[in-house]
Amino acid sequence: MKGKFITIEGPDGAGKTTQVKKIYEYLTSRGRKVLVTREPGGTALGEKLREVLLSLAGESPVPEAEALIYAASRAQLIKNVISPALLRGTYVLCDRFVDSSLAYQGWARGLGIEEILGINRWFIGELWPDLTILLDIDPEVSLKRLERARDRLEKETLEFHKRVREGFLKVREIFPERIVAVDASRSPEEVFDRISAYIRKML
Ligand SMILES: Nc1ncnc2c1ncn2[C@@H]1O[C@H](COP(=O)(O)OP(=O)(O)OP(=O)(O)O)[C@@H](O)[C@H]1O
Ligand SMILES: Cc1cn([C@H]2C[C@H](O)[C@@H](COP(=O)(O)O)O2)c(=O)[nH]c1=O
Repeated sequence: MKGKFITIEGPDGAGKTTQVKKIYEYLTSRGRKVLVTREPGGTALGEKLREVLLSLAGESPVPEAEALIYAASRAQLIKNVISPALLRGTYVLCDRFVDSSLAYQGWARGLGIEEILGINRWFIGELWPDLTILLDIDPEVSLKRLERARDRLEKETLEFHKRVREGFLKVREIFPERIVAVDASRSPEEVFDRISAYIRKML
């Protein structure tokens, strides 16, 4: 049996990592084998690219280079981790995927959603998520949740983060069959209640 591919998306601090843990527990308690991974990262090369992308030190990539580095990390993750796991029948739970590139680089950076889709379609092929959970929240609220030092993207202006949210909502309109939005301003338990309803439908 082929596994299912679930991605979780949203602005910085929306609560993705918190919900990934809850989804993992939910799926494993129902007998599914689950692999949790993240973007950028999830492979040795991807984790090095993550450092390059999020570091505040040194030269920042120009938007086009930024889009391509995220794409490179994703291509490596798909070929070496996600695709083999799905073929083994494992469920894959990924903290961010292509929709982050569409919202951050395509919309917020202004490179164009269609342009970023074009680059990513080249190597994603048929491997689109079965379900994408978009944690929708005002970045003014979500950024306040981050207590640790902010990385390069998190240090962008509030205007940028507002465009990111707007970008995610536009991407949801493009892919209504796989993306569901959940109000992430509620408590972690309430957010998970909504998410689990969508996951139950998919199982
Ligand atoms: N629903 C929630 N309400 C209030 N606080 C929350 C909620 N969910 C998570 N948090 C808290 O907000 C902070 C960020 O949560 P988390 O790391 O899960 O978000 P994230 O979306 O993965 O962040 P990032 O984009 O930085 O990876 C943590 O301190 C976490 O405990
Ligand atoms: C996959 C992806 C991510 N980003 C941004 C979004 C975040 O600011 C960081 C990742 O950090 P997190 O703590 O894991 O959320 O990178 C992006 O701009 N484009 C992408 O494709």
